[in-house]
Amino acid sequence: MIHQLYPSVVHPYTFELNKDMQLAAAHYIDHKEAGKCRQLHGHTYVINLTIGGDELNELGFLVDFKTLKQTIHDRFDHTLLNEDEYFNNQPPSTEKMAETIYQLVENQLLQLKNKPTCLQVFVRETPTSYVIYRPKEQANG
Ligand SMILES: Nc1nc2c(c(=O)[nH]1)N=C([C@H](O)[C@H](O)COP(=O)(O)OP(=O)(O)OP(=O)(O)O)CN2
Ligand SMILES: [Zn+2]
Repeated sequence: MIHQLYPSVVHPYTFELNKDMQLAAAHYIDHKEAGKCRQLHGHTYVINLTIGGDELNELGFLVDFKTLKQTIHDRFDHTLLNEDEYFNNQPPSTEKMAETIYQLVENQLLQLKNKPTCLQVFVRETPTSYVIYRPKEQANG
């Protein structure tokens, strides 16, 4: 089980939800400067999503934990990341993985009436390497 503390996000929301998940995936970085990462290899990715919002839905959820897992885990677990359409034109680096996960989750959340939003995506690729993606604050109106 994952029981890790993650860097916290400062935000104005009443509710903050965190979802941990783990997935196994393979990738390679197709660039002459990528060294050993040019070779096909695999990782157990450890991912944490931080979601904020002020309104709950009729179930009392900000967003169903299961929906978040399905959106990310079902898409990438036991896959070759390079074959995913998101990585047709960009390398499946930890940074790009974190940004892609943000986009997938935020697109999902935009469909919800209670309007939660993704505040942070944490992606650990190896025991010694991780990336955090936080969206820039949107300018008001
Ligand atoms: N900024 C980034 N640097 C590297 C990435 C990346 O996604 N973003 N990826 C890799 C490789 O894919 C590799 O899987 C991970 O590299 P690294 O952390 O160096 O792996 P090690 O297990 O060898 O780390 P040690 O701390 O030296 O044991 C490379 N760089
Ligand atoms: Zn790698």
